[in-house]
Amino acid sequence: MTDTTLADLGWSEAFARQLTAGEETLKPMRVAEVHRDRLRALGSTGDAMLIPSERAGAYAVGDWVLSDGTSALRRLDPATDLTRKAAGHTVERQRIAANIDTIAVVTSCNADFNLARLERYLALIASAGCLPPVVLTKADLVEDADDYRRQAEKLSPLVTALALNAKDMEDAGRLTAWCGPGRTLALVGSSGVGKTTLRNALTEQTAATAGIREDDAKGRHTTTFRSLVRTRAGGWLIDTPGMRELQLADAQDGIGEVFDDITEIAAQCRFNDCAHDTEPGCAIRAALDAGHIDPDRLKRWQKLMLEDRYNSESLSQTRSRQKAFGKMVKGGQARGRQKRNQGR
Ligand SMILES: Nc1nc2c(ncn2[C@@H]2O[C@H](COP(=O)(O)OP(=O)(O)OP(=O)(O)O)[C@@H](O)[C@H]2O)c(=O)[nH]1
Ligand SMILES: [Zn+2]
Repeated sequence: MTDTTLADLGWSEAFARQLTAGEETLKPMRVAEVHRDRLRALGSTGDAMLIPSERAGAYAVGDWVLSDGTSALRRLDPATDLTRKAAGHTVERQRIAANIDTIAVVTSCNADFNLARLERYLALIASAGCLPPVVLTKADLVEDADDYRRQAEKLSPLVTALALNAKDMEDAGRLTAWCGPGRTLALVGSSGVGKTTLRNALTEQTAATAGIREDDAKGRHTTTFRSLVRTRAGGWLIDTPGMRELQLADAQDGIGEVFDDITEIAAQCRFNDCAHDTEPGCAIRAALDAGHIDPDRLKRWQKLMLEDRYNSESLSQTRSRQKAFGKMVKGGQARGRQKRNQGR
């Protein structure tokens, strides 16, 4: 038994509204771990291992499901959804985590600080529908931490930036507003910037003791990680391995939000597909000449757009290739069936 209410777990009207007649008797539970054939889920009366009703890839840590105590009968639409382009030949986007309210980008005040990388994360977070604060760690190691903070806040009106020493519990506690009861926070950022240090400060479970080894179906050892962790503040921290390898794909909306000034100007170009190069009536070139756009920021925008287009296109190309392949395989199976039937 726990003293957790559904609201503490992050349940809200947006989920309650999805219930249809007859589903009121089912228990809403929040997915804490996704295994091949089981989901560990948290509810108001404790946690349970549930049998999924869809394939494992359909679920993400943070999802809400309706359960009869044994199975996850239905998965509810998430309020926010963090996905990435799947690796290898998989057609679909891979779900990383769901229903995160805030994804803090962690970067340090020294070597790791990079505006282009920050913008990339911001675009991705905005397109997932989450709040994107920036946490600047190692403020204790530099003299001008506030200068980094100002640079980060200048990137977008969406950004609140904090400079702090992650090793100082009280300082790290400044993140608690984002992970109090009912709130879910995630941390992204490069290796070594202080994510684990912050995780340990915000939760009672230290990452070192949280890792458990288990056998997967192939008998290979994989280290799984407790992915949905209760914070000291009474909320949740989502920390999945997938968060560490985020890529920018299909983040068009997010790029638009982070670079809204440039996107607005680009919308005034005479041609829809203006490359902002030598086209007549290019509003971007005009704004650049008039000094209304920072040329470095423009370059970063163009690079992100290119990268996003590349990622998104290759995704749709992969899709059509897979479709063609699927047809070929189906055709082959049908021909095989025909042959077998003929042989009977
Ligand atoms: N002085 C100082 N050291 C810090 C701060 N944040 C992290 N560190 C140190 O930086 C090192 C890396 O911190 P981690 O928390 O392991 O970084 P991480 O982001 O989790 O790195 P990965 O686990 O590789 O993703 C550790 O030695 C921390 O003690 C800070 O704000 N100030
Ligand atoms: Zn143009």
